[in-house]
Formats: sequence, structure tokens, C-alpha cells
Amino acid sequence: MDIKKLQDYQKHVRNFSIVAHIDHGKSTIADRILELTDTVSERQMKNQLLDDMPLERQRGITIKLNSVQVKYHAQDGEDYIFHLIDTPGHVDFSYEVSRSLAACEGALLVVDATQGVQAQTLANTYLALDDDLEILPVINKIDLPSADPDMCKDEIEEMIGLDATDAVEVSGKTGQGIPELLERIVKDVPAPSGDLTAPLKALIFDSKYDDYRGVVLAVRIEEGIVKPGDRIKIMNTGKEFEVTEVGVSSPHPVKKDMLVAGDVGYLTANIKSVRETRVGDTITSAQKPTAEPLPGYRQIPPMVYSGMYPVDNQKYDDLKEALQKLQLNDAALEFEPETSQALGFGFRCGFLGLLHMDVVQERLEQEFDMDLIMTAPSVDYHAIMNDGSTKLIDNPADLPDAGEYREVQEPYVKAEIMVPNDYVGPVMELCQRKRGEFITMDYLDKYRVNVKYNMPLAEIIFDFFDELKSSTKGYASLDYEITGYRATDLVKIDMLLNKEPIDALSFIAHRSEAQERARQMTSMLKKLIPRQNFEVDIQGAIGAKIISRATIKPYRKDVTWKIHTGDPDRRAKLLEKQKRGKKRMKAVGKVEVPQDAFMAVLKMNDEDIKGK
Ligand SMILES: Nc1nc2c(ncn2[C@@H]2O[C@H](COP(=O)(O)OP(=O)(O)OP(=O)(O)O)[C@@H](O)[C@H]2O)c(=O)[nH]1
Repeated sequence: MDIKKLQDYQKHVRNFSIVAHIDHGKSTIADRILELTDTVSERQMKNQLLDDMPLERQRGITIKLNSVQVKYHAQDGEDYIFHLIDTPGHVDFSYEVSRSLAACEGALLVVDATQGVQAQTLANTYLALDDDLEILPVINKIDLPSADPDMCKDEIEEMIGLDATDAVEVSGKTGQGIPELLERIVKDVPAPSGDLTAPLKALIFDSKYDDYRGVVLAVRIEEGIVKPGDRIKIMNTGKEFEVTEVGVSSPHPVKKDMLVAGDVGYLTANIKSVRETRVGDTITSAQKPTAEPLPGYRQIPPMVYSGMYPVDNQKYDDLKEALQKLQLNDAALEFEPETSQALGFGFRCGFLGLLHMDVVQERLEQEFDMDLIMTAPSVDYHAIMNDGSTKLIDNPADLPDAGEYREVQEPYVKAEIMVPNDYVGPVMELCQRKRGEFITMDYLDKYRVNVKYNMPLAEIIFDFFDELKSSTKGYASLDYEITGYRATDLVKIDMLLNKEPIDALSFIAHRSEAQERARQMTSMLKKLIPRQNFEVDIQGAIGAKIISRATIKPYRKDVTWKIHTGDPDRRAKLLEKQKRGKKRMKAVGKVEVPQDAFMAVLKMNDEDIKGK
């Protein structure tokens, strides 16, 4: 092998991520880079090309990191290889960002010229700094009339402490400034420096399951070389495999003869079981292993938990397999079996936030064809029992009876909210209402402040962000981190249908709000549970004490009569409609309960319920 040639190749490699606050334009800039470097033809070009998951396209957001190899002919006459990794902006997916960064030497920090530095701009910059990356500030959307690049530069310098005098000004929309950006990447992002002759050392930074090829690993080669036929070892599990294919994404898979130190690409090795590898693991040579694995990733604990049950109980094993495959592509997803009296066998799943939960549910439905019932999300509580032991409660139904524990503790976060001065009042009012404790307020510049509060995670995770946006006309941005657990006065509220407590509907609330929340939940359930052919009593209770109630009247006989005796066409249609409706219903005892009802806890603040 011609090491000199490979060393020369390595000098021409640039690995970088694109990071930013949500919607500041990462995916659009990535599109322009792909276009300008002729990576995709005009015919293949579509907006946000790297957001290739159907769900990403439907929602217009990036959920998964995505890497692509781009060839760039620079002004110095040389050809360069860029490995570009587009990352999600939403706080729920910051785990994807930190994994992408570990595979790079540089990061483009994109800031929207009309919005300036926002909460996730800061959070993502800190992640990039943790990894010692070269950060290149990029000011985007300069085509907009309200763009203020100078204000952005000031903010980048003041709030982040990065020199922004030379920040590249671009428009992802018109392509203005993108040629300069490409030149700056060549000049400013350092080439990788891994030893080409050392034993193989590669980081698995992502993976996915492919029905034909088995597990496909996204890898960054740190040292050495890997090619088809090599025997490799996954250092953390000790498992060995033979490499069947290596290649790069461009953005479609392109086979290569080898991947060398500094490359970002993919690798397959007949890995069939999803248990054999984990994102963050190190791959080495089986014959000549490297001494130490790479540091890997810090596993971040889930923030919210929810029960996930197949509508059809027979599909339990299918759901398990689907979760295992999905976990391969979503390392932040956690799950373990649980049973519910109401719903049967299912899984307790842990997520990084509600958007993550939604995405997992939709991916299971779209990619794995599952029909699911999900129970209301809950944070992870600690019950300190009478004997001093701590019981972890990630399902409200598991909270023991009041006499059995000394106290219940809930997770608290430090929330940082960046907001224009004019909206400080509504933000503080909202935080107080959500049991927040004021910490400080710092002026960021003439126009904006950073407001800090200690708050219960349970208050922030549900509808806080929506309320924050509506009370600040969308101008506030939010970031938070868990700071610890605190004892608060919490109670479990059970919901009963025809006197039967339904475990999947229990929830935990602060005592001061328990009565109101039980009342809201009862009226929400009354709205969501359809009429049955018998009366349904809904009750909310704390222990044996009933604190709210409502009744759903049975439907009138003549309606059923119509369904059963109408003209055949109409009858068939009605039955079909009923069947479709039933898909997402679960018989709880005798009562048919729709999926929405299990999520009622999330909807309790809906306008139409308020004040009723
Ligand atoms: N006018 C204008 N609009 C832009 C520009 N760049 C991006 N946009 C728009 O801004 C919105 C967000 O752009 P995306 O590229 O999806 O942003 P993102 O940062 O990748 O978003 P997430 O991955 O979901 O965090 C889209 O509607 C884009 O069309 C720009 O330079 N000018």
C-alpha cells in the first residue's frame, strides 16, 4: 500500500458538522453545498435532501444526523473530500449532535441573521467546544430584509466568546456566500491526523438496520485502515466479524476499496443481531487490536417515560423486534417489558422529550407497520420508602399507597430562557405558574435577556414550550438541564371507569393542583371516550377518596338500529369506518377506550377545557 499517497489523501480530507438552533437553516445550507459541488444533479435535487426519512420530510425538521461525502475542487487547484454531517436542531435530539461532533474536526455554527444567537446555538457550541472542534461561525439568511449580520456578529462575540469578524455571511436560499464558505472550510477546518499505519481504531457514531445487509454501521476511522475481508472486533462486546463492504454516503451508498484514518463512511460485516453493537463502541482489528478503545459516548438518561402497547396483543413479539431494530438507529431510546392490567403486555419506553416520543411512535407505525396504544408520558419520580430505600417510579401506577413512603421526589431542571426585553413579564408569569423558582436575569445586550429558573421537569416537558412560544410571539428560546431531585408534595390520581381503576390512566400531580387536574382529566375523558351501549361512570380518586366524576350516557338504540339495518352500501361503509376507528381502541374491561384518552393528561390545558 502506498502510504505516501494515503497521507496526501488524508491532507485533503475535511470532516465537519453543521450545527445550529432549530430552523436556522442547516439543512438548506447542506443542500447548497451538495448542489455547488455537483454531488447531486439538478434533477435529483430536492429541498432538505439529507432529511431523507419520510417523517423528516413530513415535519420539515431534521431528526437524525446524516453524513455525506462531497468532492470539492478548490481555488488552490487541489481536490478535497468533505465529509459533512447535518444534525438536528431540536433539544430532544442533541444526543445526535454530540455523536456527529465526535466524528469531526470542525463545525459550521449557523446563526440566523434575523434571530441571532438562540438557546440551542449556545448549547450546540458548548458541545463542539467540548470536542475541541474548530468552530466556523456562519451567518445565514442574509437575503432577508430584516437580516442584521452585524448584530449577529456582536452576539457571537459577546455571548459565545468566538471571534466573529471573519464570520461567513451566506444565504442558504439564494446560494450567496456559499462559494466563500467552501473555501473557508478548506482553510479553517483542520485535516484529520490519525496514524494510517497503526492498528484499526474506528468509532461507531450511528447505525441502522437494513433488511438485506443486516446492521449498517456509520463509522469514523481514527487510525489505521479497514477493507472488505478484514476481521474486526467490537471492543466493547468482544464480538468478531468479517467486513463485507465499506463505502461512503454520497448521499447514496457508494462502495469503496477501503476506508482510511480520517474517513467517515459506512461498514457492513454480516452483523445480524441488534445486540452485538452499540453506538459509541470502538471497532478494531481482530488480529492486531489497538490498546485502548475510544472514549465513546456518555449515555444520557431519558427524560420522559411512556407505556407502549400493541393494539393487538398477539403483536407483542413484533413490537419487541421493532423496538430493538429502531434502537439501533436511535441510541437514546430505552425500553423494558411492562404489564398493565388495562392494556396487557407492552413496554415501558424512555425518551429524551415529547418530540422524541412522537417520533418513535410514528417511526414504529410508518417503518414497522405497528398499531400502538401509548400511555400518558411521565417523568421519573423517586419514592423514599419508610425503610429508607428509594423506589424509582417511571410509571405513575407504580407509586405505592400514601402510608408506605416518606416522601416523593421529582426531577428539577435549570431552565434558561432567552427572550426580548418586552416579553420578560409574560415569561416570568408563566414560570411562576409552572412552580418555577427565579434564579437570575442577565442582560445579553440592549434587546434581550436570559432568564433563569429552577423548575420541575414535569412542568417543562409537557406544554411549557408551546405556552412559552405563544406568550412571546415565538421570540423566546429555551434550554434546560437536569439539576437533581427534590421532595415536593405529590399525589397519585387514579382514574376509574365504572368503578374499576385503570392503571394506564393514573397520573401524578402536585397536591395543590390535584383537584383541578382530576376535574380536567375527567371532563377530557368524557369528551374522548365514545358512547357505549351502557352508561360509563368516570371518576378521579386520590386513594379511596373520589374527587371528580362524570357520566357518559349510553347511545340511543335507534343509532345501532340504523347501522344494522340501513341500506347495504351504507352499512358496509359504516362498518368499515367503525373498524378503522376501532384499530386504535382498546377494550378496558368492557369499555372501549381510544388512544387519545390515554394521552388526555397532555391535553388538559387545552383552551376548550379551561374554565369549564
Ligand atoms: N429566506 C431564507 N430562508 C432560509 C434560508 N435558509 C433556510 N431558510 C428557510 O428556513 C427554514 C428552516 O431551514 P432548514 O434548513 O430546514 O433549517 P434547519 O436548521 O435544518 O432545521 P432543523 O434541522 O429542523 O433544526 C426553511 O423554511 C428554509 O427554507 C435563507 O438563507 N434565506
